Amino acid sequence: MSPRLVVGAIIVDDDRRVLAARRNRPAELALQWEFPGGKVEPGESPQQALEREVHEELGCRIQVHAEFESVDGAWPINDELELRVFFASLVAGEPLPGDSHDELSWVAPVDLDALVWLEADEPIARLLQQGLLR
Ligand SMILES: Nc1nc2c([nH]c(=O)n2[C@H]2C[C@H](O)[C@@H](COP(=O)(O)OP(=O)(O)OP(=O)(O)O)O2)c(=O)[nH]1
Repeated sequence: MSPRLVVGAIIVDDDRRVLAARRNRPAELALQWEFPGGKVEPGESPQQALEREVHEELGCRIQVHAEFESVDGAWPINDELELRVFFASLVAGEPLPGDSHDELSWVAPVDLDALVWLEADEPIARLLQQGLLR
């Protein structure tokens, strides 16, 4: 079976800071940082799923822009899941942690590698840091 798709939003503000979200569950992923998002439901495009998940989890609205692709397109998570990430900008509301996160942080590019990211997100954060610092 092909892996289930998870989408994540790289929400960037006018100062090139990136919104990172710290998971509070499940226990093995708690306290690690991720790009807000979640699983794509049947019938949804990745972009629709991302807008829905960010609204459900953070209470704000985003506009989804270009995808940040790995050489293979998606970023592997495990045998069952793969991640696709998209740049995005806030269009309405202020992001606040909901049920899935205990903290949100606007992270300057220089500090991106200081966070403990979910494993699949580590290369993304590293490449973003290099790209956004340029
Ligand atoms: N949202 C998100 N999930 C990620 C990232 N990186 C990464 O490995 N994951 C993993 C963590 C989880 O195992 C899975 C996403 O699951 P989730 O719990 O956020 O999805 P969901 O909101 O749709 O939750 P559910 O329907 O399963 O309850 O993907 C990331 O940057 N963002």
